[in-house]
Amino acid sequence: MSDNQEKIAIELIDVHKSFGRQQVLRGINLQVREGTTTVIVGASGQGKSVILKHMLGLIRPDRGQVRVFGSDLTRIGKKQLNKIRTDFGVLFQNAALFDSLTVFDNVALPLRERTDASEAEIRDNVMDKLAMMDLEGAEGKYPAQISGGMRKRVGLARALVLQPRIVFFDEPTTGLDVHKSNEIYRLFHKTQAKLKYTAVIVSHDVPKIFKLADYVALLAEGVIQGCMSPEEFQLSKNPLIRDFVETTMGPIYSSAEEEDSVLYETV
Ligand SMILES: Nc1ncnc2c1ncn2[C@@H]1O[C@H](COP(=O)(O)OP(=O)(O)OP(=O)(O)O)[C@@H](O)[C@H]1O
Repeated sequence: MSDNQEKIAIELIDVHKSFGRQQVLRGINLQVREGTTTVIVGASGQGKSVILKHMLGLIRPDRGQVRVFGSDLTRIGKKQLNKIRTDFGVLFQNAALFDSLTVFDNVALPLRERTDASEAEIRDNVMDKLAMMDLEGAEGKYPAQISGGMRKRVGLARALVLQPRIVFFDEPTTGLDVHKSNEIYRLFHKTQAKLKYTAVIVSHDVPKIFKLADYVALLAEGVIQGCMSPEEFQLSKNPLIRDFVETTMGPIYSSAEEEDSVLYETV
């Protein structure tokens, strides 16, 4: 956790969103502190990805504010939104690589599209990110020629190439075996320590993801039921958080001593 944790990178205030008659978000209030890792958890279909899309400015709420570094994304023009987005990096479930581009060109794409960097600068930056992801030697390969784990690492390299202030991860380890997931988590940890970005992660990988989290937020019934440290989360008295913890981590016990032992065995 960094020492600038008091600054708020993202703030959602009373965000509502419906699709047709389906009310998905019913008044989301959430603060993401700069330099920290906030993990959003919750059952399937609750609206976690919809929250990420609001933070990215991809969809507008029906009501409420989405503030990023103080600017309300719901009230700014396209130009200003695009400028704010240059501070974002994104790693989605499928890594979303272009099959027709080499690993190098996939990672270089945001630099070519969004900056005036020279080819020499692009080369230095891309090779630096590939080295950080243990992908030296893979730059000339195409996505179809590398493994699923490597594709995710290329996606992470691309997400980091613009030196983003905030990186969004939507299920970053989906489809990977335990070994490859651990590798992604290790690289996440290493790059965040080095580049000091704010991370927002949507994940089902509980309790493992708690090891990386500064804050865990549960989305249930259209609202954030609580956003707190993983330790507090596991001991929360909120019935929906308790339910989530029991479902994903096994039963929790009533005495404080037993609760402590569950906490330290699982985290
Ligand atoms: N563009 C859209 N149009 C209509 N419905 C949508 C749209 N986007 C999301 N939804 C609906 O909103 C609900 C929440 O979807 P979302 O993908 O955010 O859930 P989630 O919590 O991320 O689920 P999972 O953990 O399974 O990925 C779902 O019922 C989904 O069908």
